[in-house]
Amino acid sequence: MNRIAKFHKVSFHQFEESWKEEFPDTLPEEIQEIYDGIELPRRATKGSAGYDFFSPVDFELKPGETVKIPTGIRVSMREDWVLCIFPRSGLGFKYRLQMNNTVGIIDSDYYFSDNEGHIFVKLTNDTNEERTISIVQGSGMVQGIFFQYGITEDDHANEVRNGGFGSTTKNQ
Ligand SMILES: O=c1ccn([C@H]2C[C@H](O)[C@@H](COP(=O)(O)OP(=O)(O)OP(=O)(O)O)O2)c(=O)[nH]1
Repeated sequence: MNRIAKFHKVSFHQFEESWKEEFPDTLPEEIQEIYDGIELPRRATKGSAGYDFFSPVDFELKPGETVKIPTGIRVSMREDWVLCIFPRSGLGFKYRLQMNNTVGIIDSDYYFSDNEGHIFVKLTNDTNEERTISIVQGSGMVQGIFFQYGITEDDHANEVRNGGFGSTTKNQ
């Protein structure tokens, strides 16, 4: 098995800043409590490919609702690997819980961004049965799988990433 990565928590400062941006009404002591309760992603069994990312809080999504969650997690990994974040099958099968970007691509150089490589997940309840989804704190909401990737023979990319979501496409 290739051991090529390590999960870490982002600093409390980074978590607090991101959390306040998404949920401005959260009290400072609550943010500390949420941060302290965050666990690193884990595989459920020896043969599981996916590292479950656990929800930092209880939350509910009514039909059509969307939430962007700062996970409190960053990942260091070898340069030729990528972490892909996918929905969990159970939540997809039962509720049509979707990731807004369908798959989250976490690049190895994201770790070195000013935001510490803080991983976010954006989820939408896309139910067609009018079901509300309840996720409890500490339960798996999405799963991440590491893949090794190749590059083309004539690839000379040398830009340096800082941030995510369009950070490398400012001039396009
Ligand atoms: O669900 C996601 C997807 C991405 N990211 C972070 C990690 C990734 O390395 C960075 C950039 O993502 P991506 O390369 O998919 O975004 P982009 O829109 O192509 O932007 P960029 O120009 O920054 O590559 O954002 C997340 O935290 N969650």
